[in-house]
Amino acid sequence: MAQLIDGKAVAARVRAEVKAEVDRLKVERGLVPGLAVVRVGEDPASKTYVTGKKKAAEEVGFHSWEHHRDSTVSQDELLALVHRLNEDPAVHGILVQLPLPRHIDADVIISAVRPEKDADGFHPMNAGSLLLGRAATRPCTPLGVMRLLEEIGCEPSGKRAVVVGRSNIVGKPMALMLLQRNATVTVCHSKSDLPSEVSRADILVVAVGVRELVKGAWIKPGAVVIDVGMNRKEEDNKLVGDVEFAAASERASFITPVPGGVGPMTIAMLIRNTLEAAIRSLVPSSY
Ligand SMILES: NC(=O)C1=CN([C@@H]2O[C@H](COP(=O)(O)OP(=O)(O)OC[C@H]3O[C@@H](n4cnc5c(N)ncnc54)[C@H](OP(=O)(O)O)[C@@H]3O)[C@@H](O)[C@H]2O)C=CC1
Ligand SMILES: Nc1nc(=O)c2c([nH]1)NC[C@@H]1CN(c3ccc(C(=O)N[C@@H](CCC(=O)O)C(=O)O)cc3)C=[N+]21
Repeated sequence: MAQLIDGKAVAARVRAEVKAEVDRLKVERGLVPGLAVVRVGEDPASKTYVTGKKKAAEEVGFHSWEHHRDSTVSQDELLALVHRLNEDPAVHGILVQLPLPRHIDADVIISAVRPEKDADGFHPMNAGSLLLGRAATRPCTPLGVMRLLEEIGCEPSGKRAVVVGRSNIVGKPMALMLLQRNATVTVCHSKSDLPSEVSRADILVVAVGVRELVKGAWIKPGAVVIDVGMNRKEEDNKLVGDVEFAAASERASFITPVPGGVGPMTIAMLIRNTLEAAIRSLVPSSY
């Protein structure tokens, strides 16, 4: 029977570490980190996530602002908002909640955020730095997964890691971070032979968005299973992951639950990325 990885508890610890740093920065440097979140439209999931991010920011002592715009906002209006936040010295981290309405080019908006303030690590410059193995802001979800692996004493070096999903925000950066830690990495997508690839994974990270896509029977005995998926069941409105949890738990050594696994880590890492951006702002052109 697999051991549960308590992402909620680890995330609380990460936030406590950040809070201690924030208290120190306030006393020693008079600096309060600031996070600005931009939300467009009325997607209920986005609203919940943004509320969670704002609450976490306030709990660790950050200033936080939510800029909500109607779904009819123009791309130029949104760009103007991002530019204003770029120039605001009280704002150290900027996050534009995705997805954006279809008439807005998310790539244009993401690229407009100053890389130093890109709390998500989605800007092409930060993505490129990750590819090249240089220090930069890294995407929160894969960063949170790496921290969970560390917490359970899972050393990626020499292991076979399989990442299912190749999005720019989760799958691709996840694969790069595992590669950087010397795992042998396979990236799967909609054209992959999933059962055979998954069955070879010592470390399995699934980020697809299809409820219980990965069957328990595919899991290699003793594997570490990280389920990034967040799917809301229509029947009872409960969250389920991309992995068949009960059956996978029979074979895995460690497994993350949904909810209470990767989700809270994403928020904790966003908070940490913002703290780091605030610290960097004390040293001009340190980025
Ligand atoms: N817990 C958290 O903090 C977060 C959770 N999420 C959740 O993670 C999931 C993935 O999100 P995201 O990365 O943005 O998703 P995307 O929709 O951007 O990407 C999904 C990926 O899954 C692949 N895929 C789709 N269907 C299959 C299939 N049948 N077999 C194999 N691969 C498949 C796609 O392949 P192809 O490229 O070939 O189309 C694509 O690469 C979602 O449930 C999302 O809600 C996301 C961000 C944070
Ligand atoms: N610019 C941007 N940055 C993001 O980081 C980003 C985004 N856009 N768009 C959407 C995805 C999704 N995401 C989650 C964050 C927290 C939980 C989370 O806290 N989940 C809780 C459950 C929450 C609930 O009950 O609804 C858990 O898994 O325990 C989940 C998902 C961030 N994303």
